[in-house]
Amino acid sequence: MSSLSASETVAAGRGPAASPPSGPGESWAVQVRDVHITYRVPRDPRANTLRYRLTRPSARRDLVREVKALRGVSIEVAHGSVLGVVGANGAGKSTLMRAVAGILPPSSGEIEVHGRISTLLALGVGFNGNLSGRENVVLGGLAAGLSRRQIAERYQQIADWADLGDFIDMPMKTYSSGMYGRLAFAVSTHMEPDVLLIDEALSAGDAKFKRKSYDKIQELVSQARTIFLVSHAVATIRELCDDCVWLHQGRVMMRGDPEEVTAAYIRFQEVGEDAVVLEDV
Ligand SMILES: Nc1ncnc2c1ncn2[C@@H]1O[C@H](COP(=O)(O)OP(=O)(O)OP(=O)(O)O)[C@@H](O)[C@H]1O
Repeated sequence: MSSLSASETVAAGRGPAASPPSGPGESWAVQVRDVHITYRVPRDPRANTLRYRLTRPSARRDLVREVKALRGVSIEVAHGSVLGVVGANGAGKSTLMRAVAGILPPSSGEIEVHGRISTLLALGVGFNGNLSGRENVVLGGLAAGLSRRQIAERYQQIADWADLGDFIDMPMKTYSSGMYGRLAFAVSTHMEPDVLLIDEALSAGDAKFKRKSYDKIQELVSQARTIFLVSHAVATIRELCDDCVWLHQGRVMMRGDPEEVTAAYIRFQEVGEDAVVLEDV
């Protein structure tokens, strides 16, 4: 879990920096403007070894290749909306979420977030497996910018919601992935975030937990919180979201009504991208 304080901007080449909300930007919870993110990865897995470098000095220039994960993504998200993010494996969904969370600075472009962010990007991110669930709740709260007193006030609610029984005092490395998910979801949703980022978290729990998660998200929606929800489960996107963006190879392919966007996305997957041009979908 990570947190940004009110109205922060993440821009190319630097970390989160304070920026006052001004002008039309104030009506948006999140503005992503022409964001590009490029990862640099070793071309050859052996390239990091000293032996490789000493024996192939001439190959140095080619040691890394670039992966363009986001290519000019622009998205404006209104306060209180629930934005579903869909796309095939490798489309750039998690990269976008990490960038909005302020964990990954864009290579170019700008992201503006108005409000406090809470993230549930991958199950257990930010948790220390050697510590108990109880201790991790405190850590998660501190990471989200709460005081110890605020955390103490919320602890019982979080523990009740996660419903882990005696496991709350066991080291988290003894948890099943569903138990991890329950606690991670409980912590991030009880931090009263203005903007909540959820990446596939709902898929880890059982049917009862999923229903509870839906209800919690609906509650946050009714409080006009803004939510980003990345999921491969189209039914989940249709049930929970009022807006949807489809990413494809790092670009926004379509944006709008969740029913229409997910229908086009499914059709695209079925037909295959060679047979479909952008205007058709
Ligand atoms: N840490 C990283 N280092 C290098 N390349 C990365 C890294 N993370 C992601 N990528 C690459 O960036 C592209 C986008 O990945 P990303 O994880 O954002 O996609 P995704 O839509 O979330 O995929 P999935 O549905 O499989 O989770 C992919 O080509 C992936 O291989």
